[in-house]
Amino acid sequence: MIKASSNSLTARLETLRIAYNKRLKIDFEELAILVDRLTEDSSNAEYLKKLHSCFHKMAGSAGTFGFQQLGHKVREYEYFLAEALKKPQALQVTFPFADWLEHLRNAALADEKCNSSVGIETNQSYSAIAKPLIWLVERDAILQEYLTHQLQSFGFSVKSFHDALQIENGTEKLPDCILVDHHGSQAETLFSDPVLFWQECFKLVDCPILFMGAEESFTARLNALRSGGQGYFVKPLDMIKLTSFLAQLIKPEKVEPERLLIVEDDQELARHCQSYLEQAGMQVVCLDHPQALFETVSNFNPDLILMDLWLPDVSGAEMASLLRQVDRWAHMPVIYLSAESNVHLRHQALLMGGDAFVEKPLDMEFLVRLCQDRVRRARQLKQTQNQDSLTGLLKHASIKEALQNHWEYVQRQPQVFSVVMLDIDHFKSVNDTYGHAVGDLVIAAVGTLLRQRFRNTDKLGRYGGEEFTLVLIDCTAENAMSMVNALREAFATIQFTVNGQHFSCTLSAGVVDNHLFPDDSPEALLERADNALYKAKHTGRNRVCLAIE
Ligand SMILES: Nc1nc2c(ncn2[C@@H]2O[C@H](COP(=O)(O)OP(=O)(O)OP(=O)(O)O)[C@@H](O)[C@H]2O)c(=O)[nH]1
Repeated sequence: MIKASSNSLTARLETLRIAYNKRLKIDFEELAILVDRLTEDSSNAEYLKKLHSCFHKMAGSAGTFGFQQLGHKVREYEYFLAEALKKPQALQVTFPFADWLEHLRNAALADEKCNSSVGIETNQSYSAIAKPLIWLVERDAILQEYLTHQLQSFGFSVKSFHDALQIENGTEKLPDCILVDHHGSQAETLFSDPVLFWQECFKLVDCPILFMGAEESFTARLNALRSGGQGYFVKPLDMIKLTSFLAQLIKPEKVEPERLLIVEDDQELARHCQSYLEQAGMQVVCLDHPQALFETVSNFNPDLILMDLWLPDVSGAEMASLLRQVDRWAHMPVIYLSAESNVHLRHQALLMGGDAFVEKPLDMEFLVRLCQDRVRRARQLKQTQNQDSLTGLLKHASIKEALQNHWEYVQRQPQVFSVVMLDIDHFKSVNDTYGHAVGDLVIAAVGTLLRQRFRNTDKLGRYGGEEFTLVLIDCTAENAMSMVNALREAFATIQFTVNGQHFSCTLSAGVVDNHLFPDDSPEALLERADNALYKAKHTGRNRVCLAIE
């Protein structure tokens, strides 16, 4: 870990926090006036709405600037008021406004004592990589500037708007993603019909839209979804989660064609389905003799099986049941193709392991869409299971499996690939000095950087703790050395900020490729990369070593 002397972003973030503190004092003065008025006239709807609006603003921003207790308390009161405002008769209920104000003041004071912020800054030039452009719509000026800096730290370029109405479709360079506060405009229609407002606002936009807001409610999420949002983030924003989500959204995984297995003894029908599904871009294998089920599933590894319900000597339901007995196929989607009208038999087939029925005669358009949807969902589930939650990279078992699979692939289709083991230097002292949460931020930053710098086809995993494994496809060790060195240099320029203190970290790595050691198994390659990493650690750290023996 290296301490840094000064940096400009930190100074800017600190200035923003001071500005926020000042504003909080003004907000409290405003609250005090409102509370006085409400003490005299507790059911005045206009004052109550104003109070709700003050609470809402505070709830959305307090946590971001380290006022966690204040953020929680004010959100609670905001919720009570919002509920009361929905039912006019409830306005007869008198809330203890003066007590609320005192509790909020106390929470703010307690927060001020232990106020801390964590930020990261990088001086690295992303010149080799085009920075993704985010349009940020945030009405709170301080929060807007703060979010802009944070997003920039993670390698995004940001164009900010104070109100969604400032966006002029067609005149701007289009963004890669829009991040918008769901109250991000003063337009009347936003209050009367938010869904319609956002749909109209972004009707010409074809990039992903992410909403953010202070409310953690079903309605807020549903409105975001109906407004065209691909996600809804609750404030205070978890910047690691948000930037990780953004990085994946903007640079989606390369979509592999869906792999479908059709188990059907009517060969004509099977070929008919096959040609439709292949036309839609899927890879299809047909199987008409049930005995070869395990072998075919093992070799082809389908995403989904379309299974005839009645096959010679065996039923489709029995086949599904047999698949479910094998752990790795227990969750493979199985759809029956059937004209069976006996309800009891259909239920039985579903209980034995099938997921759905598609009626014969088949509606091919429906079948294509159903297959696409089921495969997408099955892959999403698999990805979630395989993904490390902190970094968004593959988990330990999954990166090892990815290495094994790729190694097997190159036995059939010879190609060079590199294996890299990478480790953060002196990471223990980051935890010891700044705490585990800050350590997590550093680990997450490596994850984000890795995803930005390597190809979608490369396999990137968190091997464990602060150690990472990369499988770089079609890449010699020489190329891997230069890419990992560039990554190492970029990482060293990132400045982490905690409570006004700054530090940076370095990485060490070991690299090997399969051409250097053609007889090596995947485990042996991993071990060689690990030995090279060990060498890098023992020759001074902050370096990349090649496995040569
Ligand atoms: N914050 C955080 N720390 C972790 C996590 N997993 C492991 N660690 C810590 O990472 C540290 C790793 O320390 P060491 O293996 O001694 O290595 P190091 O301090 O990085 O030293 P060198 O690798 O020799 O440069 C330990 O203190 C672990 O507790 C995690 O998920 N989050």
